[in-house]
Parts: sequence; C-alpha cells; structure tokens
Amino acid sequence: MSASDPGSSHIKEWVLDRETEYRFELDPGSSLAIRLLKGFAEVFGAELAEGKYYLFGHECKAAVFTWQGCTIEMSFATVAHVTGTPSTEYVSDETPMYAYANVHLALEKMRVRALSVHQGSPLPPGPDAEVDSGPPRVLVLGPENSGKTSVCKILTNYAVRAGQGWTPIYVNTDPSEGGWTIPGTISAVPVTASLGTSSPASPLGSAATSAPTILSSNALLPLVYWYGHPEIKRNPLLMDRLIRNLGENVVERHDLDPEGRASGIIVDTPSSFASSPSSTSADHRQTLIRACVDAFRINVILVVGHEKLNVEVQRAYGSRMTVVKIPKSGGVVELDVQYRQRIHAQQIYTYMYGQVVSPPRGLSASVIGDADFDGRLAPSSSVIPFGELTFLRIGEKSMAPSSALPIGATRTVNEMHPIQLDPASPGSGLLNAIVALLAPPVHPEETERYDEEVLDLQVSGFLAITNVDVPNRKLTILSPGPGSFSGRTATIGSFEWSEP
Ligand SMILES: Nc1ncnc2c1ncn2[C@@H]1O[C@H](COP(=O)(O)OP(=O)(O)OP(=O)(O)O)[C@@H](O)[C@H]1O
Repeated sequence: MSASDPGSSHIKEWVLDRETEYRFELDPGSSLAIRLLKGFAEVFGAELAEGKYYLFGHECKAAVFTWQGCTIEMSFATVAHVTGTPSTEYVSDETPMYAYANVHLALEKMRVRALSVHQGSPLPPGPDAEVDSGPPRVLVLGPENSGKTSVCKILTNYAVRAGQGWTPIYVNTDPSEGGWTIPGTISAVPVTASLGTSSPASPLGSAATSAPTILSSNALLPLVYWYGHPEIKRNPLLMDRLIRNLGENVVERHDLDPEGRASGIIVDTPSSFASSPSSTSADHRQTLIRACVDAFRINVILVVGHEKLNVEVQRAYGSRMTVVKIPKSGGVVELDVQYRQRIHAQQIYTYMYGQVVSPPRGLSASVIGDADFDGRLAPSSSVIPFGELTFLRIGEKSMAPSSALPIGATRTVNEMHPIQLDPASPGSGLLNAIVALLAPPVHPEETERYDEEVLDLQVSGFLAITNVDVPNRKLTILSPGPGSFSGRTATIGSFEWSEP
C-alpha cells in the first residue's frame, strides 16, 4: 500500500493491496469523489466501474475494499476555506470480508437449491443433497454500531452481482435508519441493482419518488409502514404489528412469484433488538425478534460480533435454524446521538428537496456524470382548509409502554388506539410536524371496518405542516409534489420539520 500526491493539494492517489480497504469519515460540509484508476474495488459490496467518479458527502463514513488490489484517486472538496480531506482516512488489511464472502456463498447455495426445487430440477450434489431448507431468509442482529446495515448491504449487493438475476428483498426494520424514505419507517424493497453509498441521507440507495430518480435504472419502489419514532421503546406493540404487516406483504409477494422467492430476504434490525436499554424490556426485545422470525419465515440468523447475544439466540432458535456469529468490522464508526439527529434532519430534507452533494472543485457535472450529484427536487407548498385531511396520533403523545406502568395499573388510552387531532387545539402538535399520508384502504367498499385499521395501512408519502392558521382554519402543507389530500388520513409521529 502506498499513497502519493500528484501535485494538487485536492487530489490524492492510493494504491491498495489485495484484500485491504481504504476507510474514510467525512466532516460536515466536505465531500469526496473517488475514481477507480486500475484494478477492482467495491463499496459495501457495490462494484466501482473503472474511470467513473463516485461522490460521497453529508458526513458519509465508508470504505473502498478490494479483493484483487487497485489504484484509486480521491478528489476532495473545500468548503468555507476548510480543506475537505476526510477527518479520518486510513488503509486497513484487517477486514471481515472473508467471513462475509463465505456467508454469501452459503446463501447463494440456498438460492440455487431453492430454484432447483421450484423448477423441478435435481438438487445440486453436496453433503445435504436431499435437504431443501428453502431460500435464504436472513435476520441480521447486533448491538449498536456493529455494522448490521453494512453487512446487509454487502450480502444484498453480492447477491445482485452474482449474475443469476436474483432480486433479494431487503427489509429495513430499524426506524432510526430511514432506509429509502425518512426515519420513523420500516420498509421492504426487491433489489435489482447494487445499493449505492454516497450519503447517510440515503443509506440504502435512492427510491423512485421523483422524476430524475425514477428514470435511473436502480431506483427502488419500497413498501413502507409508518411507526413515527426513532426508538422502539416508544411503542413496541405497534412495532410488532407493523413488522407482521410488512412480513405478510413480503411473503404474499413471494407466494405470487415463486421464482423471485429463491432470491431470499435480508432483514436489517435495530440495535435495541440486541441489547436492552433500560426502558426496552428484555421481553419486548424477544417478542420483536420473534415477530421478525415469524413474519419473514427466517431460516438463518446472523449475529454480528456479540458473544452473549449469539449464545442467547442459539439457545432460542439454534434447534430450528442456522445461527451464525460473524465478526464485526474494525472500520465501523461509533455514531453518536447528535450525528444521528443531524442525519435524520438531512433525510427528511432530502425527501422533500432531493439530494445534492457538492462535487470537489474542478469536477463539473459533465465530468462526474452522476445523477446523485444533483438530484434537486422542488416540493410543493399548498394551503388547505382544516377539514380536508384527518390527522391521527397512535396512542397518547407521551406514553410509557404498558410494561412500565405500576403493577395492576391499566391505562385509559391504549398504545394502539388512533386518536383524532384537532388542528385548532394548541396541543395538537401539528405545527412543523412530519406526518405520513396513509394509502387508502385496499377494499374501501368493504362495510366491515375496524377501529385500528389505520395501523395496517401502508404509507403513500410524507408531508410537513409548515403553518397552522387557526383564525382562518387553514394549514400550509409541504409535499413532494402537488396533489389533493381531500378525504385522506395522515398520522403524526415525533419527527419535526426544520428548514435548514
Ligand atoms: N468498514 C468500514 N469502514 C468505514 N466505515 C464503515 C465500515 N463499516 C461500516 N462503516 C460505517 O459505520 C457506521 C455504522 O455502520 P452501520 O450503520 O452498518 O452499523 P449498524 O450496526 O447498522 O448501526 P446502528 O447502530 O444504527 O444499528 C456507518 O456510517 C457505516 O457507513
């Protein structure tokens, strides 16, 4: 490994030996363009094309890994007289990529066998030639900052790169992650092309929510449910129900597409599934893991670098499915609360205004040729009368979970109960709230309705309420595009809109 500086203070070249990775952490305001000059390289499993610039911004932390060795060139942006070189950058030859690649190979075997079974072909020879364990349906568990999302991305990207036409379904059950939309959601998407990394605001690639991205070949159409909060402990019962709803949809899709089913499912989880913060009881943790196992018919559990959790999961599930402990990467960055809050705000802003990563000086759009570089969007602001949209909150505004109530105490409002909000009331909490616009019921003609039906509705988009004009009974709503909200229902959570 060597580093050289070919003259400009903003361009650096790194020669990476085989099986090493270049890790970087960007500061606020700085961006970085990476170009592969020679060899082969990948970012979280997504292969880099030779000669193409890849942009990274918004405090992105990532690594360029190479199996065979490569030369990469970095161009750094300078913003407000601060040289935009990453605050941390180094090359490491200690990576867990061998272990991850082995897991990928085992999952690949399961896919091939599942497809053979579906097509009625003889099972490939091997020690368990007679066994069909089904396609890989993988649950990834691990504590905070263990690299779960990165592992899920690597395994998904390796599957789509395998050249077999696999379309694994990536499921994000971590509401603090944001996935393809905004934080507070859980979602699933069939992945057909590598998931890119350019900004933590879109950690799993871009969703097809806008004209520019819908045209790009790998824009994704996620199925989304709104939980509304970043932490599981706010309402574990709701989380359980949403996971089961998401699972039902994913399994239904697979039932309709047996060929696609062979590609399998990869489920990313929140860190609170692995460790109990004081107010998330161990019971809830177990219940939510079980909800995932049941909902997605999990047959493989990967535990990222946590001995105690591995033992616990082995005990609970080891007799029914494969439980494997995989190493944590030394490159995973400890993300603090302030960083996570900045990224949440950035994700919500990106949802409305699109993603713009400033390219390093001297690199123009035509040189970069990357849609991620300027994905600016123009949201629509409209004024609507109070009655046009129905606003709901699930459970009380601040409510300790049932498990935290004194023994014998019952609450008057259930955690799952939808409460209608009056925009005219000062305590509605609607000003500057982010709300999820729910999809209409699938069978509106059905007469049999139930109270908690809204909990089972998917999300069709998100709105920000930027003004509440009580005297004139009007609301100003920011939405990604123009449209009528008449007769629709929107649910509030705990996320707020803030103009940057
Ligand atoms: N090998 C690596 N080199 C550099 N950065 C990395 C590497 N692996 C992961 N990261 C970064 O570390 C951060 C945390 O990783 P990741 O999101 O995968 O962990 P997690 O366990 O899913 O996090 P959470 O605590 O939110 O559940 C991310 O910003 C990610 O991009």
